[in-house]
Amino acid sequence: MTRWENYLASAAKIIDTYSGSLPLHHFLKAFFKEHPYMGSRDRRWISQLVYHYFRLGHWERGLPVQERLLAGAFLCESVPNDLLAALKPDWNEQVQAPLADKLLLMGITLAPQSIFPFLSDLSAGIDTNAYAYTLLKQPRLFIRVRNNKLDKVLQLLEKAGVAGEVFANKTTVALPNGTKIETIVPEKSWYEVQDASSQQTGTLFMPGKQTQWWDCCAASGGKSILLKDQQPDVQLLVTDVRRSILENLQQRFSAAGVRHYEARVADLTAPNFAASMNNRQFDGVILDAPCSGSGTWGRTPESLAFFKREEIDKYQSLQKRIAHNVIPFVKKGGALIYITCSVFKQENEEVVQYIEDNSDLRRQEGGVIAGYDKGADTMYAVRLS
Ligand SMILES: C[S@@+](CC[C@H](N)C(=O)[O-])C[C@H]1O[C@@H](n2cnc3c(N)ncnc32)[C@H](O)[C@@H]1O
Repeated sequence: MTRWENYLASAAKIIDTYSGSLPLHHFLKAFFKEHPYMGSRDRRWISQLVYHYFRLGHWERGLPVQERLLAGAFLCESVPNDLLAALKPDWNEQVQAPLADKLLLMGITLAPQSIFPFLSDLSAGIDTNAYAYTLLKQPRLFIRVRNNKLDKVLQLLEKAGVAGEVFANKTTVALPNGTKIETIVPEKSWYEVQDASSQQTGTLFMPGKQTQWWDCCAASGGKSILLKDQQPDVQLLVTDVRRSILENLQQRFSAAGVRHYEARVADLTAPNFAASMNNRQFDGVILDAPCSGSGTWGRTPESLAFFKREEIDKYQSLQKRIAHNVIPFVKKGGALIYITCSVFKQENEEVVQYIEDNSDLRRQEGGVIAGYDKGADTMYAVRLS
């Protein structure tokens, strides 16, 4: 077997044994640990083949695995490479061609619906074709530059030979995937790794000076750091149901130089939750809800392959329960920022409708943040007041 055939065989073995219960990158890590003779180049090729396989979504799932792996390598790559040169030289010559030409060469069709079968569930305003086809492409890496360090960060990137695209807001920088940003910019307080769409949710915060804010599903605190950067003197409560993620948050806040906040574990669906809040009232509540994560499936394409439609209903009922329990803590005249990284209307518009139907809060602005046109995630964020 040639090296390239070996790569295909290893990728096929991974796909046969992967059940979707672990994130793919964890599974790959464990697989390579069991196969220590594979070097870093082998690992990169095999991982890429597996990721591209999953990027094809639900298209022709019955094809022999190795055939589908090659189709992924052709349709998801845009630069000629040694694997295609060895195994499919005529495809390699056309790898830079537009998708339609590639499909013609392969003699196949690739309907958007065949990649992503849930197109009728998408939120209004998402371009279904553009969205489905961008799943074939790995999204870019984004940083949010902090503390006016754009010039310094750009100098370091230039020195490392990395071309970054600076967005008009002068804080969002897109980088090629795989950029070792933590090595290139060792000063952690100069930037946060944060997707461009996630950064954009911050335009809805508008925190006043010395106002009280609650990031109620804070995870490791991406939105909270964004909020504190806009208004360092907000009084901030962060909660999450997971203790371990709040420990990450504390480390991340400390590296980012974020101080003066209160952190605690809270299950927003627990019967005793409201009592534990002691009638507190907030000028702003960020509800970045647990969701399907479907807007980020470009980064985790394996999720698309294993997702079951019924899960949308489960997420919606959790989101409604959490929203219902959080609403009483928004001060009169205050704001609730409802955010998901989902593309499904059931998790987005329908939950906002539920909030409006069950409170005095009304949608002020926001909606879908389409990331697919700039190599970013797709999110949904609405400010209600
Ligand atoms: C989408 S993530 C939040 C991401 C975060 N805001 C950020 O920007 O990094 C949703 C979070 O909700 C938390 N969560 C899920 N169910 C919860 C519950 N019942 N009560 C509180 N938090 C919950 C999860 O642990 C998860 O960290």
